[in-house]
Amino acid sequence: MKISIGNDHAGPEYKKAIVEMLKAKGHEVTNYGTDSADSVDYPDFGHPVAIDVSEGKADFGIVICGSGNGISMSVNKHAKVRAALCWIKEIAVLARQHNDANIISIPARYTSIPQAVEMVDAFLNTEFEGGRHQTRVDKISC
Ligand SMILES: O=C(CO)[C@H](O)[C@H](O)COP(=O)(O)O
Repeated sequence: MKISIGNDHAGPEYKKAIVEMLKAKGHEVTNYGTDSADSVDYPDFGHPVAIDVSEGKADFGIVICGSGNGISMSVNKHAKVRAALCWIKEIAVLARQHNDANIISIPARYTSIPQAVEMVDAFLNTEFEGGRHQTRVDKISC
């Protein structure tokens, strides 16, 4: 699959581990940075990911900041984006099964790297269940 990823200064080490896992599994990854710990503004690194997902240039997106909230708020402003803030594997699975989320947002300062990698793997390998959930997802946009 095509996956776009972006993060602020809280996330480079998390991203590195996630990208290694994704490439090992044969995914095509577009990295929008940042790749350093120098302070940056999370919207600058979230919006390019959201544009890729919104325009169908990426199948899924991954965004990372300290709490996961600011970058998730940023990407959720884009049409067709449904970003889910996830902190445990079970929430990542539900974000796909029930919410058809297409971007996972990771709180780097409140989860471990192995847990983040596990969440991304679960997210990408879980199908949307449709049915009653499709009806609800259709009502999200206003
Ligand atoms: O979590 C975040 C946004 O939701 C940011 O990573 C966080 O606000 C950055 O804080 P600081 O500039 O103090 O490193």
